[in-house]
Amino acid sequence: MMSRQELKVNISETKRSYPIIIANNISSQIGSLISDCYRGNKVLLLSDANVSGLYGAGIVSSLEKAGYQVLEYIIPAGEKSKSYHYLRKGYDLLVDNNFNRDNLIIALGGGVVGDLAGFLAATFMRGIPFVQLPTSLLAQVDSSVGGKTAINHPAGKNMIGAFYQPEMVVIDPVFLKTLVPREFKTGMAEIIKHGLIADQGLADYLFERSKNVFKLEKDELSHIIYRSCQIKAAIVMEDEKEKGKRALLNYGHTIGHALEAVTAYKKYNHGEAVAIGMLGAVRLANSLGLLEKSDLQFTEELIRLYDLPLGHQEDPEAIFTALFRDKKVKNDSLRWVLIDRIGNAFIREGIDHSLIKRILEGLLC
Ligand SMILES: NC(=O)c1ccc[n+]([C@@H]2O[C@H](COP(=O)([O-])OP(=O)(O)OC[C@H]3O[C@@H](n4cnc5c(N)ncnc54)[C@H](O)[C@@H]3O)[C@@H](O)[C@H]2O)c1
Ligand SMILES: O=C(O)C(=O)C[C@@H](O)[C@H](O)[C@H](O)COP(=O)(O)O
Ligand SMILES: [Zn+2]
Repeated sequence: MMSRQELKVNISETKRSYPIIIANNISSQIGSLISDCYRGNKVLLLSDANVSGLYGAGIVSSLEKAGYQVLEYIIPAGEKSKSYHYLRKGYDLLVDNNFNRDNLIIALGGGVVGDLAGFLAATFMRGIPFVQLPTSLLAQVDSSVGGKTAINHPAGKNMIGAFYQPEMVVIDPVFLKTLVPREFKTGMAEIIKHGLIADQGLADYLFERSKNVFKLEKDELSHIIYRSCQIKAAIVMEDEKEKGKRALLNYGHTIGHALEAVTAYKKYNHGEAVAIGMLGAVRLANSLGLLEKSDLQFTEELIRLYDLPLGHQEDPEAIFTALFRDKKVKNDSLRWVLIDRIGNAFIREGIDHSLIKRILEGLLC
């Protein structure tokens, strides 16, 4: 990893901007870093049991050295914790400890912790500040940036949430050394998504360098984290609230979220479901005559190279029904994010339902 890199996310609607800081070992300075954006004395450190066991003490120590009083909120690891139950427990903790709008929440963890902490921050007293300190690859390249915060509903992913931007995103790639391979690969799915929708150069780079990426080579890791944050930040700056272009970041998520919901968030992790969804989307585009076979094959090979799943074992009818809970649905009509070449995405609606069902059946394996 090169020395410190920094990006700015400018949100024009609210005239706010926040930094994304990327550097090895930067998390050890979290206490002094947050003093740039936070004048209060108390911090709620929200984390999950795995991450807290590995990194909680170090982060608490950095915060305490900088003079902050730290209250820890540790949730069980896994998607099931992105729920009303753990949100409610968070509110109770904040109330019992007299937190108010002058206080700060820090999300130390993967996307589950970040989405839950962000929604807690967005809704407690109509909004208190929060900082993202992402520890999974997925969170470092996607979920910590852009301010989508949410909990799940049994019927659908992220059904209850808010757009609420953090004060700062602090990315320390050193955290990734302890990530298990399955969770590393899930993050790769969102990076692949960024290449497919916006940057052929990134997609080619991933194709050529998969071996180095898996070995956590510093240069490769640095490049794909920085480029992913840059691609995502640029889209969010244009369209914070998903009135248009931001929907492209949802590539692969129409089928992906449906798969997660029909399996009660237990079987596929988010990136795996998105990988299957991206396969469905390229096959759909190819069947509609919008995408060359060579680009379809390139995408399949890329997903295979990163050892992501190439199909599902669920009931296609159940997935089809769940598709209609997608947030992109308008007037009961599904809106698909498709690509017509590697690096260029667009929205298409009015696709024949029988073709969609055939695609879902074709993904059975
Ligand atoms: N808000 C957004 O824009 C956005 C974008 C993409 C995904 N998401 C959401 O993010 C969630 C998925 O995030 P995720 O893949 O990070 O899942 P996660 O938060 O469940 O983390 C995955 C696993 O890795 C562990 N972990 C995290 N960091 C670790 C580390 N450094 N070392 C060892 N273990 C570590 C966690 O404890 C967990 O078991 C989903 O709920 C998805 O919907 C949100
Ligand atoms: O930031 C976005 O916009 C995205 O769509 C990024 C996705 O990777 C992410 O999974 C997001 O949480 C999905 O949002 P949703 O609005 O479909 O729930
Ligand atoms: Zn996603």
